[in-house]
Amino acid sequence: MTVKPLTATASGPLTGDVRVPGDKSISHRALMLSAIAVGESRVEGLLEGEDVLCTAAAMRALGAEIERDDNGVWHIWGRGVGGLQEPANVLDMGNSGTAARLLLGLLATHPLTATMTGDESLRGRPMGRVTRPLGEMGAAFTGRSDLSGKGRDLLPLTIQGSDSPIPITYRLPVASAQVKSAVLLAGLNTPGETTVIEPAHTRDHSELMLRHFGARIKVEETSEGRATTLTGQPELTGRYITVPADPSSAAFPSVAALLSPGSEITLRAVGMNPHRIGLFITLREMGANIEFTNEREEGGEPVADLIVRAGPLQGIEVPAERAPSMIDEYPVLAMAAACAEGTTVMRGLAELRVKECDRLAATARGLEACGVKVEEGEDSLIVHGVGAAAGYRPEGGGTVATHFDHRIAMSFLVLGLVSKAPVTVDDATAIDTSFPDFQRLMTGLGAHVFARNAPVPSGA
Ligand SMILES: O=C(O)C1=C[C@@H](OP(=O)(O)O)[C@@H](O)[C@H](O)C1
Ligand SMILES: C=C(OP(=O)(O)O)C(=O)O
Repeated sequence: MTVKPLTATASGPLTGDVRVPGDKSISHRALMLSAIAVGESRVEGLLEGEDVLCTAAAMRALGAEIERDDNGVWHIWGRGVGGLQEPANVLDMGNSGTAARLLLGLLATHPLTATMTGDESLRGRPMGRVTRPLGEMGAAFTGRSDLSGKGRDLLPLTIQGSDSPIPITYRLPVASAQVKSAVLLAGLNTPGETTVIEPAHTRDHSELMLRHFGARIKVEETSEGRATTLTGQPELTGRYITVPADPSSAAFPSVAALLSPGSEITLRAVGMNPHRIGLFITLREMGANIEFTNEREEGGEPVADLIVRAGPLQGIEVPAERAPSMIDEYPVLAMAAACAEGTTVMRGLAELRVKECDRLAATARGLEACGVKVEEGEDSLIVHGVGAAAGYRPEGGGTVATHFDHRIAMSFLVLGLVSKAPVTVDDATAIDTSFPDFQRLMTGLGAHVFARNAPVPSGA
């Protein structure tokens, strides 16, 4: 396997007006729901990153017809609820936890057998969190056990979907939109009502899009948390979907601009779903100048144009209950915290340990390699910002291990843009899973991000 080291060095002010790629969560769901709707769906702004392309390939293997036209619009002809075909080969979900878990949900209530695998990172991620509730609905699973021999919930995993699915009421033991979505998607081909109760609110893209396709979804606040109930066996009809720009991708140029003196950038049509924007709220609490302008709705999701201007940040304590709304943004928040004045305390981060890599450990080790003082707890991270005394610029100079994790790679490249010495990430190939244009877009804004053996940009 070829690795691609990338280096970022101190840049001047970042300026420009750009649109980051489409939302990854919404893109997966758009393909999956279109594949079980009747008739044609059209999707504009789909993220063409590796994770989503894996979902497209899997839905094709399950019988949906999918084409991309020359204008970049995706056309999907679906098979109706319950109409997916048994795949002729193993489904490879690449690096994508969302693709794997949501698809297991869909397959759980189709009477077919399928085997799913993924890359080394995905093969290490827990699937028991979805196979348990899906098993209660009637599906059977045989997965690989971990080295301890406990559980059999790792990929590669074979699923035998149920031919007489049972509706359930499921209380989420972890705050996870993937688990919630897997159960709701399984509920689609199940007679009766399937309910998921979540103590903490997670992203609701599945619910919004299911409604958009014609499913009946009821949401109630109960003493146990938010209860979402889906009425099974609806007819879903092909729809038109516009995918907003991904707030999780917008996070990287935003933090880079905040930390690079003199910067002002505009990011267009960024998804503003309230369950996704915890990072922007937190950065504003740290003193960031981020304006939400031109707020509007596109394809059932709120969007806004963001104007981000550089300025010093102050360390804060981030409320633990905010974690679900910014779960993928802690690594890049930690980069902002490293430059801030004072200490930033982040708690409630246990889920970071089961992402593409152990993001809590990877962030802490990377910051240490760049001369930043951190304290890593079981589910917490405390970052001591270098602040005004160091000109808000950490030492840098480290080579950071990314463990094939796109968010770790992009976060440390952002840090390199504002550090005293360049920061290198050992392998940036994973960036293509969620933000294929990252290097080009950042360079266009004025950032110095380059392959290690390439000439250093002038002025770097
Ligand atoms: O539902 C989704 O699209 C996602 C949910 C989150 O995962 P969890 O459900 O595991 O928290 C998030 O980390 C992931 O990037 C995308
Ligand atoms: C955790 C992520 O994705 P997934 O779980 O889909 O692999 C992510 O994109 O940061």
